Amino acid sequence: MAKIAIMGFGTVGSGVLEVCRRNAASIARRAGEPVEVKYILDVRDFSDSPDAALFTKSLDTILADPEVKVVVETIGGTKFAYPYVRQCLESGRSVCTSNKEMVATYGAELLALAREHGVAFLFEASVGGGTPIITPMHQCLAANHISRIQGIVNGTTNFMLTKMKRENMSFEEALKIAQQLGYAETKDPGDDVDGRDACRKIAILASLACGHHVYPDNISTRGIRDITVTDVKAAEKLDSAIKLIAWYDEGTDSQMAVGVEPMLVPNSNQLAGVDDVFNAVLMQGDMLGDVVFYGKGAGKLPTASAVVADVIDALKDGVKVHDSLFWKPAPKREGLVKDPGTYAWYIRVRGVAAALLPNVAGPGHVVLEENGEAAYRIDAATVDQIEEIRGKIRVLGGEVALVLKQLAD
Ligand SMILES: NC(=O)C1=CN([C@@H]2O[C@H](COP(=O)(O)OP(=O)(O)OC[C@H]3O[C@@H](n4cnc5c(N)ncnc54)[C@H](OP(=O)(O)O)[C@@H]3O)[C@@H](O)[C@H]2O)C=CC1
Ligand SMILES: N[C@@H](CC=O)C(=O)O
Repeated sequence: MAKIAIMGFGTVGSGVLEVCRRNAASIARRAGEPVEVKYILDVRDFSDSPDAALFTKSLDTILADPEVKVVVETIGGTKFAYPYVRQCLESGRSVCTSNKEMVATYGAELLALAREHGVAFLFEASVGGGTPIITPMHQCLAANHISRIQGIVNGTTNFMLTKMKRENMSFEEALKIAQQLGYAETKDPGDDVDGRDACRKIAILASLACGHHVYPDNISTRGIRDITVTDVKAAEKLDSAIKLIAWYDEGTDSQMAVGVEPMLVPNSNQLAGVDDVFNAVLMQGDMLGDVVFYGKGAGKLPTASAVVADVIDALKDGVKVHDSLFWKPAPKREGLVKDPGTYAWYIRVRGVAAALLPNVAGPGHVVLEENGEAAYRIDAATVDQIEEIRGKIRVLGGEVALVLKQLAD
């Protein structure tokens, strides 16, 4: 019988207990032995719970018990989770976590610490929730060089954009439902809507792709707050959808580019059809070509299923898993990584007549004009040229309210 502990009994942690119990037989078959949750660490009071006997308020209880071989971390954030996880790894326990903030910030260090202590540090649920992405990436795609990643990696914002499009729902109402469904970050849903959660996830995937730590602080990140129903309507007129896209491009001469931003995604691109809480990540391998991972990106049981799969791997393979799941520490760069690409763009402008836009913004066409605003699609421009256009519109007394790159087909 393998004994495990859960730290943090919220949405995901409680899901881990439920998955372990509901699928006990198949988990035992795959792990090679039954898996039992022996302790649950949480700051909240669970004295009325039928599982009250499992709860502890002290990490020392877990660390003092030699029977506990694997610890699940589902507290979130870094303040407590990071020192707790370090202590668990240092004590010779494997750790399985859904905490992308911790992995994106301290991943290289914790991977090295796990190796040093001969244990596993696994984080499948940290990207894509229940959708398998990290394990296939480092195992099934191990023979590929991954040069490009594009994905929808935040379930909350994708759910919100879907509600805004299909039901004309307001931003606030859509966010409230995402919170009720357990999709949004509990500490700060701003992490979802302002793109920080997606930024952490692409930092993890980029680190795994390039083999050294990529820091969230160096990734240009923009969320969905500025998207209005006008933009959603304009996107439809352009046979496109607006999606929050996290992307990585290895570039040439080590000039890696990486970012998180809402983009105009043509309906011909498979990411345009990814709706609700679903995530999809497209990767380009040099041998395989394109591959897409698709599934539920958030929620109690989908996310817990990925954590429990890691528990099984930790019990079966231990530190051996880090032969392929690893990246090196790297110094933090100064400033944001630049995007040198040329794209088609969508801009929404206030206070300047649509008729003036071809002269100011270059070749393209007006998508719509209403309520003192004009939406315009620019055929081709770089990030620097967009900044010049922004300046010209300001000189005319107007303002660029939104810019979106168009994702290629
Ligand atoms: N929800 C989801 O769909 C997904 C979440 N994740 C990630 O999983 C992690 C957990 O998320 P989620 O379950 O939603 O979060 P919750 O807030 O629902 O759960 C966290 C639990 O940990 C408790 N806690 C806080 N501090 C401590 C502490 N010092 N010691 C012990 N327990 C503590 C919290 O109590 P209190 O409420 O009092 O603070 C709460 O019960 C996060 O990193 C999140 O980003 C990843 C994928 C999907
Ligand atoms: N808040 C996150 C939860 C999963 O990582 C999301 O919405 O994707």
